[in-house]
Formats: sequence, structure tokens, C-alpha cells
Amino acid sequence: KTMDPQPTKKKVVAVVGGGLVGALNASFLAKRGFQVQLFESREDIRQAKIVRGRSINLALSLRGREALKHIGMEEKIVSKGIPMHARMIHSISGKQSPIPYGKKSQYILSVDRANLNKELLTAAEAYPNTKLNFGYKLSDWSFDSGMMTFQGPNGTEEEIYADLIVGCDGAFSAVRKQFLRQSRFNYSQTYIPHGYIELTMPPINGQFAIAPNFLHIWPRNTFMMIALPNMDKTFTCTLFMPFEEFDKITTGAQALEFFQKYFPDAVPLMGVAALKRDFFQLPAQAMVSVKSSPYHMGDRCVLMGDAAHAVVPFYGQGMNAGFEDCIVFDGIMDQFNEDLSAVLLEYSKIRVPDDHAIADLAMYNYIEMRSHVNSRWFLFRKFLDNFLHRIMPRTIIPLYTMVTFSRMRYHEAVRQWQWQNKVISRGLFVCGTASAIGGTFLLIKLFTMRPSISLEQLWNRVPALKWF
Ligand SMILES: Cc1cc2nc3c(=O)[nH]c(=O)nc-3n(C[C@H](O)[C@H](O)[C@H](O)COP(=O)(O)OP(=O)(O)OC[C@H]3O[C@@H](n4cnc5c(N)ncnc54)[C@H](O)[C@@H]3O)c2cc1C
Ligand SMILES: COc1ccc2c(c1)CN(c1nc(C(=O)N(C)c3cc(Cl)c(F)cc3C(=O)O)c(Cl)s1)C2
Repeated sequence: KTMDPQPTKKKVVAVVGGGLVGALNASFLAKRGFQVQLFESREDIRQAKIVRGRSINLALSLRGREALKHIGMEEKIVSKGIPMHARMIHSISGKQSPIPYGKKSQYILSVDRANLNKELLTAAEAYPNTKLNFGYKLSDWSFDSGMMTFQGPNGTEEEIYADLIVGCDGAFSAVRKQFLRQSRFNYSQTYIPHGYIELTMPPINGQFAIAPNFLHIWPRNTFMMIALPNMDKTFTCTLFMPFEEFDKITTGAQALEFFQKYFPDAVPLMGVAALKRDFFQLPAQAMVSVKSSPYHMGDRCVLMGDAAHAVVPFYGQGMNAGFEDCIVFDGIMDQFNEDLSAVLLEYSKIRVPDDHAIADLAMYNYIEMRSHVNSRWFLFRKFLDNFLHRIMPRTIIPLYTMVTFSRMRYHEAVRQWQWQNKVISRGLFVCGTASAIGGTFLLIKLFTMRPSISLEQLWNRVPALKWF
């Protein structure tokens, strides 16, 4: 009688980092029956007071929602989010122009970061095979022994073992440090010259100061401000500006003067005193883009979320991409029946091209937004996108639609977008030459048939000419 196969004593998986991705990942892994130990350097944010630092609210879209759905959290999080069905573009004159994201069902959600993090930690903690450890800061780990070294809550150094280490410790990951010692590990980080601060727009007479179900944008080329609504009827406004511009504004009066020049409609909505106070509450925060590959080391360690790929926020996809990492990893665990060396190798092979693609897209969008995007250009671009999509719905899909409202792999969305750009530019070229030839032919005909018409009569007769 063959020996009954030993019931696999489920492996110990350590999740390092209890931010958005680590907390979510703990649930994904606990659901699979692993012994999950989550280690977070900060105190339990469910007990601590609100810590300022990262963006207060975030845009949650389809990719992130699919991950939440996987652990049964989608409804709970969506119910506390505010739908944004369109962008609201604010021109310098204060004119507001809505641009829908798409059909009725295509909306994004403004969610509160701290609340999301708390809900995800509580969901992970609910699993009997999960333990959350706060005040544990990883300082190193060993590939061969699987031992991790932590600075424990009372300053003690603790060595803890895991079969698998999942690095979800953010853009400045300590888990990734070991990867940097590894040959053939590729790593790049780019700080952009822009920083950001967050300002608040309070409710007026208990109501939202501006339309709530919109992502408000004040595009001003090198400067840009966006505002996302909160459940308490405030808006969190994020001002993006080069650090050297922030450095020039050192007094409340200068801050006010700057806003009156570039965002005049926002001044009365923020309140002059609050604007002067909020502007200097925190120094402008930096934004870094991190790309790395591979995401794994043998069958011992894998990086996910910002630890693997921190992206600039100009696509609202950082968290959504990190959440999608969890779905992809989980799917590969099924595919390879949890054989970790096969799973980790496949995960890097599949996920690196996609996370690099969204990192590139976000950086591309940052460069586009800061160079020539003012409200007229933004409106024109989105109008063109939506117009072409309407006449050729299956051929031309706006890039943001593929990124925000589909699960299409990020690198495939980029390929499709590049193909579309070729089709459009070729199409425009053909139309351009055709209309030039047709137009010239018409003019010649006009002149040969009625030589009497003078140029300024022609000028007056063809109003479109006045644009040239
Ligand atoms: C201004 C701004 C706006 C953004 N807007 C959006 C948006 O609209 N939509 C979107 O999808 N994304 C957005 N993002 C991106 C999003 O914030 C990040 O992608 C997301 O927070 C990444 O989650 P994470 O868990 O991987 O990393 P983090 O959120 O950074 O969490 C890392 C965790 O690890 C812990 N940690 C760090 N080092 C250690 C250590 N050595 N030991 C133990 N624990 C450690 C940290 O305390 C932290 O809790 C935005 C980012 C910024 C900066
Ligand atoms: C909390 O801090 C932040 C900071 C930046 C962002 C968000 C939250 C949420 N963001 C989203 N961006 C898109 C998008 O696809 N694009 C191309 C856009 C990109 C920019 Cl920069 C923009 F201003 C509008 C759009 C737009 O189309 O509305 C979404 Cl869709 S949501 C950017």
C-alpha cells in the first residue's frame, strides 16, 4: 500500500509591507491556505491617528475593483467611494467643460486611502491563518536560509523564517535591496522635477463646493491641479508643479498671487486663509518612477506593487496595477499548482512587460500633460478620441479606456494604441493630401471660370479661410 502522501503542511508566507498591496495580498494568500505573516513597519493605522504623507484619496478603476472582488471586498469599498463619471476641465477663465469617461457604466471611484488600507488589513486579519505584525521593519533577508531580520517593536532585532517572502514594502523597498546584490537584476529609478502638495476645498453650506461626481482638472501646462471628492463633501486638490516653482513661493501672499493668476476660480472655493495655511502645511512631495526586473529570486522571494514598479501618478494606475499584480500572481499559482519556482519565474515573465508598460504610459502622460496640455488642448484631444471611437468603435479605442476600463494587458493596450496612432496619422495624411488636392483644384476652377472674383471677395466668401 503506497504511503499516503504527506498532507502538505501549508507553507509560511511572509508579506513585508502592510500598505494597500501588502494588505490585499495577505488576503489572497490566506485564501489559498498559506500560513500568512504580514510585517508592517508603521504602527497599526487602525489605532493611530491619520498620518499625512501619501495622497489622501485615489482613483479606483476596473483593475483594482477586480482584485477587490476576488476577496469579496468590492461592494464594501465601492459603497464608500464616490463615482466620477467624467472629467471637469477648468479653463483659466473659470469655464467648466465636462468630458465623460465613456458610457454610463464607465466611471472611476474616488476612495479614501487610509480607510481602504484599514478595510484591507481587517479583511486579512479575519483569516484564521493570518497574523498581522506591526512595528516590524525589515532590514535584511537571506535567500538561502529564508531568514528575515526585523527591527522589532521594542527596538529588538528579530530573525523570522518564511518559505516565501512577498515584498510589498513600497517604492523604497528594503526587500528589493537584496535583489540589487543579485547579478542580472535590472533596476532604474527616475525622480521627476515636479512635486505635489495637497489642498482642501471645504463644503459650502454643507454641500460640495464643485460638482461631486467629476475628476476636476485645471491643466496649465507646467502646472496642473486635480481634485477628487471625499465622503465628507470636501475635495482633496493635488497641485503638481516643478520643485523650483514651489521654491519661489515662500509667503502666503505669493501663494495667493499664484493661485489668483493660474487657478482664480479655486481661490474663493478654498478660502484665502485656508489656502495660505494648507500651501505650507507639508513640503512638496517627490514622485519617483521605479522599474525593475525580474520580480523574483528563485522560489524564495517575489516583489509586488510599488516595490516592483512605482509609477508616477499621471494615469491613476499605481494602486490599480499593484492590485492587478495580486490577481495575476494568484492565477499563476493555480496554473502551476503552487510550485513556487515555476510560479515565480512565470510571474516575472508575464508581469514585467505589463508593469513596465504602465510605468512608461504614466511617464509619457506626465510629459504630455506638462508640455502642451492646457484646457483647450485637453478638450480637443478627448473630443478627437471620443469622435474617432464613435465612428470606428472596434478599431479606435481611446488609450485611457483600455487602461482604465478594461483588463487588457497594459503592454497590449500600448501596442494597440501605437497601431491606432499609425492608422490615424496615415488617415489624416490621406485626408490632408486629398483635401489639399481637391481644394487647389476647386480654387483653380473658381479662378478660371470667374476671373472677375477678387481675392478679398474670395476671402469674405469662404469664412474658413480667415483661420489661415
Ligand atoms: C500623489 C499620488 C497620487 C496617486 N493616485 C493614485 C490613484 O489615483 N490611483 C492609483 O491606483 N494609484 C495612485 N497612486 C499610487 C498608489 O499610491 C501606490 O501605487 C500604492 O500606494 C502602492 O501600494 P503599495 O502597497 O505597493 O506601496 P505603499 O502604499 O507604499 O505601502 C508600502 C508599505 O510598506 C511599509 N514598509 C516600507 N518599508 C518597510 C520595511 N522595511 N519593513 C516593513 N514595512 C515596510 C510602508 O510602511 C507601507 O505601509 C498615487 C500615488 C501618489 C504619490
Ligand atoms: C489622487 O491623485 C491623483 C493624481 C493623478 C491622477 C489621479 C489621482 C487619477 N488620475 C487619473 N487619470 C486618468 C487618466 O486615464 N488620464 C489620462 C488622466 C490623467 C491625468 Cl494627469 C488627469 F489629470 C486626468 C486624466 C483623465 O483622463 O481623467 C484617469 Cl481615467 S484617473 C490621474
